[in-house]
Amino acid sequence: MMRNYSEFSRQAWADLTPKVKLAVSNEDLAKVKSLGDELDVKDVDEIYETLLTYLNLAYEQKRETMAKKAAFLKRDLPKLPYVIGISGSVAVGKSTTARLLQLLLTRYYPALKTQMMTTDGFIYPNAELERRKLMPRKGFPESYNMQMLRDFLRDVVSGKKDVVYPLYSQELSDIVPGQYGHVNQPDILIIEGINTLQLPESGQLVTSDFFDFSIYIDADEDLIEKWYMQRFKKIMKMKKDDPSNFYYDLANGPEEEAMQLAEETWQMVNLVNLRQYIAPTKERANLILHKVEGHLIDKIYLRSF
Ligand SMILES: Nc1ncnc2c1ncn2[C@@H]1O[C@H](COP(=O)(O)OP(=O)(O)O)[C@@H](O)[C@H]1O
Ligand SMILES: CC(C)(COP(=O)(O)O)[C@@H](O)C(=O)NCCC(=O)O
Repeated sequence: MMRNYSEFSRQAWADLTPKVKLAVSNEDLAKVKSLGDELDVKDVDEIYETLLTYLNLAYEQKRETMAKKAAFLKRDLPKLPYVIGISGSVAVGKSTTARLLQLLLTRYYPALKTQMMTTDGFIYPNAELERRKLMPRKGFPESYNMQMLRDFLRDVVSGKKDVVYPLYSQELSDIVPGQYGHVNQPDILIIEGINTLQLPESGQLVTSDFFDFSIYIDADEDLIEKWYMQRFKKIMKMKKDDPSNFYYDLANGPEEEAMQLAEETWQMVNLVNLRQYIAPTKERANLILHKVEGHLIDKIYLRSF
């Protein structure tokens, strides 16, 4: 298990690079925090500086290879994005990590355009999931329009301008009708989603075929369940006064009932999905960030070959 990865403690990882001071303050971090995050500048110093230095190395290597290929083919160097995929369970902290990485990359490389997105938007709308009887399997591979995701990624990595994608709202628990995100020739694109490292149905391209670098966020199941329940409660409280919201009825009924539904959803849907379809993709990632209590990253695994 994990023999092809080098394991680092937090300290050993931090010691790999001299500190360059990313000049990120707690106020900056406040901007990328979602509900209840406790991001700390210590994470920036101890985890992300080394990660950025390593990404820089990989990015430069890709640019160099592309320049050589373009010269060989006697073509201009195309402007293609460097794509970073982030995977892991529902509620493990993918979007928080993606937002922080985007902030840091923008700080570190102000001349580069860094965009961020999630694959949640490629899940079928609830009405379509109902029609296909897939509501209990929301988040499972068959609940995503994978063809649309692949077409989207093909357009993005071939350097097409203004590629649009659908948006999902966790608060609505559905696709947002008529709203789209735009990817417009970024230098770096961060894509987070539970399915980003998933294996293909026979012979088709997989999402990760389009990635230059991939990260899997890992933690014990019990902890992720706790984070899921906490997030559920927070969203519910936020939507207590919004009758049009998915969480409204739950928020205004008995709390035990709401938490029981959350617990059932975790046990029957998200945990099953994690075990069957997400965790098995862990060892396809270039880097694994392992988290413990309080979202603290205690171990880092870098694939060495
Ligand atoms: N570094 C962190 N520190 C504290 N809380 C975090 C951290 N990362 C994520 N969380 C919390 O854990 C929950 C899940 O995180 P989120 O980024 O929404 O996960 P995902 O995108 O994987 O579903 C959220 O409530 C979020 O506030
Ligand atoms: C769309 C999702 C699969 C994506 O999850 P995320 O990692 O963004 O939290 C998830 O939010 C979801 O809807 N899961 C289905 C069961 C539930 O409502 O938790």
